[in-house]
Amino acid sequence: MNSRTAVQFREIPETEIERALAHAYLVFHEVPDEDDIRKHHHDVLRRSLRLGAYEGDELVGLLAALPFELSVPGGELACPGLSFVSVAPTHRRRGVLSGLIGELYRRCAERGAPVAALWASEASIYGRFGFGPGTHGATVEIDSRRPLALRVEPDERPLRLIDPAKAPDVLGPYYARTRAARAGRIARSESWWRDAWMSEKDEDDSDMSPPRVVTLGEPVAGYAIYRTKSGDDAPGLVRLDDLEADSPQAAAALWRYLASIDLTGTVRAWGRPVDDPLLLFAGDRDQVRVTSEFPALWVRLVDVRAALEARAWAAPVDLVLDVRDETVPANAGRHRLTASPEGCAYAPTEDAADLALDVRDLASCYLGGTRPTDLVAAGVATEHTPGAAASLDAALRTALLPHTVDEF
Ligand SMILES: CC(=O)SCCNC(=O)CCNC(=O)[C@H](O)C(C)(C)COP(=O)(O)OP(=O)(O)OC[C@H]1O[C@@H](n2cnc3c(N)ncnc32)[C@H](O)[C@@H]1OP(=O)(O)O
Repeated sequence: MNSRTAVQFREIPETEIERALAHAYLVFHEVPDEDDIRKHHHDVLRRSLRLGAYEGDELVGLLAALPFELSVPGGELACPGLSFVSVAPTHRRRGVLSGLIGELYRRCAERGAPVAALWASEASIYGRFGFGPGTHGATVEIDSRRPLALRVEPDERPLRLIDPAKAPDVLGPYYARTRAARAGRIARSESWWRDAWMSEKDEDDSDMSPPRVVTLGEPVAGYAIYRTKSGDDAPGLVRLDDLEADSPQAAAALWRYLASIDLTGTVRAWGRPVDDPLLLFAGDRDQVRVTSEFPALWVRLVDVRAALEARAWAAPVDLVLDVRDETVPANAGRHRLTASPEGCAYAPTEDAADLALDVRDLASCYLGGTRPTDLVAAGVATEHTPGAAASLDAALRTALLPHTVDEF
C-alpha cells in the first residue's frame, strides 16, 4: 500500500469534532477529565478551520487553524494559529503533516492570509516548513522569601483583586492597547479570555488555585493574572501568567505585591518579554533570575510580499533580498525591498542580491525579534553587499521587542 497516494486532505465537518478530539487526545497522550477543558477544546475546534488527513474514512491526521488577529509593527494581520497538529502513530513519517501544511498554505493563499503562527511542541519540526521563532519568552524566578529589592519607587495607587468573570470587561480594553506597543500579540475575544485565561481549573497543574486577577489604580494602570499553589512543608508558589503596566513604577507595584503574598516563597513568571523592565529595575539580580529563554510564537510568512508591505518600517531601506523558500516557491528568488516610515514596496527583480536568506529566518526578523546582522554573524544569511544587513536591522527595529504569552 502506498499511503502517500491514499491519504486525502479535506476539511473535517463539525459533526466529526468529537472524533477529531479523540484522535488528538490519543496522539498527545491526554485524558482531560474536566468537562470545561473538554468543552474548551471542542469550542476551539468548532471555531477553527479543521483540516483532516483521511485514509479512506479513517482520520489519520489533524491540523486546526484558529482564526487569530496578530499584532505586527504598526498594525495587525489575520493570522491562522496552528494547533492540534497530530498524526496517528501508525502513519508517522509518511508525509501526512507535510500534506496538511501544504493544504493550509493553499487555503491561506486563497483567503489572502499572509502570515501563520504556532507554538511548537518540538523546535525541530517547523523550520523545514518555513516557520521561524518570531517572538521569544523568558522564565523569570523571584526568590520572594525576602522583600523584593527595587531601584524604582513603586506606584502607591491601590491594588484590587477583581472577580475573574469581570476580566474580559476590565482588562480587555487595556490588553488591546498593549498590542499596539508590542508586536506578536493575539487579540483576545471574550470567549478566549474566559476559557483560555480564566478557567477555574488550570490545564497543566491541577494543584493550582483558580486564577487571581489584581489591578492597580482606577482607571487601570496595570494588572497581573496569577495562580498560587501551597508548598506542603515549604513556602508556596506564585505562578504569574500575565502582567502589563503603564510605567516601571506601576510594574514595580505589581511585582512587589506578587513577591509579598503570605505563605509563598517563589514567584515564577513563565512567559515574560525578553526585555522585561523588571530585569533592569530589580535591585538584586541574584533575587530575580532568568531561568530559561525559549522560542515562543513561530511565524511563517506565507506571502512574503503581502506580509512585508503590511508592517511599519522604522528607517529607510533599499536592497535586494534573495529568499529561499522550498515549500512556497512563489516567495522564492530576488526581490527589491524599498521601505521607509512612509510605506513599503517589494517586487521581483533581476538585480544582484544584497542579502540572501531563508524564508524561516526572514520570519524570525519580521516582528523585530531577531536582527539580520545576527543571522549573518551566525552564518545562516549571506551578506553580498557590506552594510545591507545593518540597514535592514534599522528598518525592522521596534521600540519594544515582540512578545506572545497566549499559548495555543
Ligand atoms: C502547532 C502544534 O500543534 S505542535 C504539536 C505537534 N504535534 C506533536 O508533537 C504530536 C506528536 N507528533 C506527531 O503527531 C507527528 O510526529 C508530527 C505531526 C510531529 C509529524 O507528522 P508526520 O506526518 O510524521 O510528518 P511528515 O512525515 O510530514 O514529516 C515531514 C518532515 O518532518 C520531519 N519531522 C517530522 N516530525 C519531526 C520531529 N518530531 N522532529 C524532527 N523532524 C520531524 C520528518 O522527518 C520529515 O522530514 P523529511 O522531509 O526530511 O523526511
